[in-house]
Amino acid sequence: MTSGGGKGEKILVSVRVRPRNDKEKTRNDICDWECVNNTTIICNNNLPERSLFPSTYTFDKVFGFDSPTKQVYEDGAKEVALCVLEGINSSIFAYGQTSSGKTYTMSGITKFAMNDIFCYIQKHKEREFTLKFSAIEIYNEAVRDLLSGDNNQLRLLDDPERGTVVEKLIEETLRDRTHLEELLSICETQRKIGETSLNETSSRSHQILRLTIESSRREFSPEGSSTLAASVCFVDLAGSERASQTLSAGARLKEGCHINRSLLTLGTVIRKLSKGRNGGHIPYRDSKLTRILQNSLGGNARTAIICTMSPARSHVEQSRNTLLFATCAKEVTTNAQVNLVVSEKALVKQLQQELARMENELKNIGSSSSSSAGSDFYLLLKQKEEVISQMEEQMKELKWQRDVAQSRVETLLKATAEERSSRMDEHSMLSSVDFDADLRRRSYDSIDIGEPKKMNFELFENSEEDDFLVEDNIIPQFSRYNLYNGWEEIVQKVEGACMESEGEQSRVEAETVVESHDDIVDKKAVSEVLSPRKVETISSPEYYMDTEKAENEEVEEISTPEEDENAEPETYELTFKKSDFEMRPSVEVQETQSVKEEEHEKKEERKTSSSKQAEQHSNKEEDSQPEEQSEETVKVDLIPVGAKLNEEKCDKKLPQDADKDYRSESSVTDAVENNTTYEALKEKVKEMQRKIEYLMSMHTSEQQQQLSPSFRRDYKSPEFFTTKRSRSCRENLLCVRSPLWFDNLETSNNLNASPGRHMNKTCSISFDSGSSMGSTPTDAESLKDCDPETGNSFQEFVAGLQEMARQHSLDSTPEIDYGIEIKPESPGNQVSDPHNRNEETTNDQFEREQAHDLVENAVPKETDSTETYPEKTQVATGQYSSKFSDFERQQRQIIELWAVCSVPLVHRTYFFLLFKGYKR
Ligand SMILES: Nc1ncnc2c1ncn2[C@@H]1O[C@H](COP(=O)(O)OP(=O)(O)OP(=O)(O)O)[C@@H](O)[C@H]1O
Repeated sequence: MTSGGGKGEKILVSVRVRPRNDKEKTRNDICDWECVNNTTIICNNNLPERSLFPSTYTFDKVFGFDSPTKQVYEDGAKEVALCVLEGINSSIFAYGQTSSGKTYTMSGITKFAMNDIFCYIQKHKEREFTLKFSAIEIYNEAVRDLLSGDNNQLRLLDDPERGTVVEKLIEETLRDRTHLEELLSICETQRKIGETSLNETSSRSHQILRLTIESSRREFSPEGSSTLAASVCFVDLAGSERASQTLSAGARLKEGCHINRSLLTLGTVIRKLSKGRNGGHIPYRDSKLTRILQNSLGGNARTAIICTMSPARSHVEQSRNTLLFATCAKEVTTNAQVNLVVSEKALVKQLQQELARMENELKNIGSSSSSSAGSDFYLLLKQKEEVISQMEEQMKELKWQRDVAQSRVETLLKATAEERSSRMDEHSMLSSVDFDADLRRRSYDSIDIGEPKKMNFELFENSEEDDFLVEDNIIPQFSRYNLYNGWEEIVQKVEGACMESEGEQSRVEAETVVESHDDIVDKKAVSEVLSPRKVETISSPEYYMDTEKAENEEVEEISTPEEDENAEPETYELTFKKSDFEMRPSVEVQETQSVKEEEHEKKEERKTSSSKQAEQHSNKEEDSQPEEQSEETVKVDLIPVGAKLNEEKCDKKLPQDADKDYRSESSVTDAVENNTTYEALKEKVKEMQRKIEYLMSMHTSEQQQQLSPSFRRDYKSPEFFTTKRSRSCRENLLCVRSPLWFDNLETSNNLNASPGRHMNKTCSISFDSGSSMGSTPTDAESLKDCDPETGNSFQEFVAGLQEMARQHSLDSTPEIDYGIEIKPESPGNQVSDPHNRNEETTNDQFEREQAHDLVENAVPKETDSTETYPEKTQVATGQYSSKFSDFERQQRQIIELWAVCSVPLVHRTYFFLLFKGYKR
């Protein structure tokens, strides 16, 4: 086998010109050839017949007459010959005519090569060399083994790897140099034996000495042991002279033909090989010589041709032909390769190693590809699993949120239902709700109170409460012209069912509340808070201005002065304070559980029902005295929660009110005598007073911060009607009242001296009656003195309120604060004679009479009041076109506020009692 890529290499062609032998010298055969240098040889024959031939020849090496064989070997054969040691086939040819010195040169080169090879082997002990020598002779196209010692012709065999081989050729393994010399000697002898018989001086056969060298490393090499196997052939060709020149015939001719055949074929092959691919078919098989030397001629071998020639002119033609052959030969390119012979054991090892390497590569490829693909798949799977996990978490979260939301919705629905149910119960117990509904449905279509109010009531009309109340057979529907009677009818109906179980229980609760209050309230603090100094500061105009500025101008009035000018004559301005609706200073505030509040409110409702029943009796008397109802306009806000009304105060009433107070007192007294429920009402009033006292103390600090400016502002805001309607009005009545009440107490001392003070005060009249009665209760202790149980009778309390209202009306105060501010801006408060009223009075007449009373009491009596209050002059001189009295309007508006603020039943009842009481 060959390894390594060999490149094309020209046949090394050398020319050796032997010296003239003795014979040639004897014949004086002129030497025409001259070796001008070691590569060029020229012919000095100037004969005209030689003129067509070139005279100068250049070859790889040109050896002259005196060139020793050693030099010829060294320069023209050694390199090629020693290639065999490297595993490259090589061939050394000697070509020339007979007696030109071929054998002489070739025998010398072979010896030198063999010598060098042996020297090399000796130098390279690490390698093991195997030298096999064989020698054949080709005579007349017959191959003969020179080492066999016989004349048997050998056949040529075609081997796929080795090419043409000589069958049964003896390859003698050289033991040493001597052995080689013996063999060479044998070969020479055998060749001479044959040639002697033919030509003593000339060889007629081709001799091929083959030395095959196999070399391998002696030590183990991981690369694997390899054997270099190459052959070096030393070919001594027969003389190339032409047969004609031999002058032979018969057997000689035949010999010559066979010699020439091999030589002619060799020439043809060389010529063709010199032409390269253009040379066409190479006729190796045309002669045994060319078949045996096929690899050496243009194949896997390095070749060196040494052309020998005689310098004698007599051989000039033969010398020229030799040079022509040499010229062609130097054009032939061979492709020599290293012949690596691998032993079976080494080959097995090498194959095993190669197999293992390839298996590893396959495993690596598979593992790498599978690992990369597997890793990608694993990562993708992991990512998807993470996404799925996240989605599952999100689903859980969403489900949880959904459940929570559903739970909240259910809770809200349940709470709403409970609240609605409680309200329904409350409204069913309190006919004032229906009163409101009736008022909204029938009264407001004729009363222009501004857009916000309309919207508010539209909302009420669509509420389910109204539907429920309408369907409730217990609650009768009232006429807007006789609200009083409707109220009292309800009281009568409800009171019958609730009156019996209400009395003692409510009384006990009230006492409990008072006791608790005594333990908690810091009386000193309450007294300090309620001092006149602080009240004056708070209620001053500067305070209102500052506060309103600080509140970012959130004030929205229901009816502005400009609007009032174009509004209906009976338009009133209602002013509330937001904080009053936000607070709920009742006893029930301490009870955190809504259930307790509901129970308490229900109790109060039952109480109210009983109160209504009691009022129904008194109302009958009021109907007989309608002229006093006009003064209820002032009474609205004068609910004397905690007010101290005693006989001493009553004695200090103004003279013009004395008569009315007396009549009222007597009327109440008659009611007590004629109706057993009057005592129950008294108890309720007492209970309310106690509660109010307690709440006043509890919420003193808050009251300081929540005074009438914000109250007025918030209530004037349209949004308030839609957002704050559910708040209890108790806080309006209780928490606000206290400080302003003391403020009024303070201002009441100068009531008559400063008639125009209300221009600068918005909360002026509510409890003026307290001061007008002579006493100025400025602390909680004084409030306790107002207990009708210990000091004043209820008749006296009501009489005090009447006196307060009377005083207020005389003072012509245009504003009523404490939750309701009434400005009788109607220009036509024309009055009718109040003394013409009686029980058979029609509604219109009743209203006119009420209006008359109101105007009569409201219009200042003093002559300079017109200048002070120009709007009141307008009231006194204007046209009173409305068929409703101011009192009823005020009453309606208060009732409106009940609905808007969800005023508890107890306070509504309280208002109602005050209306009635004032009438009395
Ligand atoms: N270069 C040389 N120097 C001295 N003598 C030489 C040289 N060449 C050849 N001879 C002599 O020439 C004679 C013939 O030489 P040689 O036998 O080698 O010729 P040849 O070409 O081999 O002929 P053949 O073809 O018939 O065998 C020999 O006696 C040899 O000694």
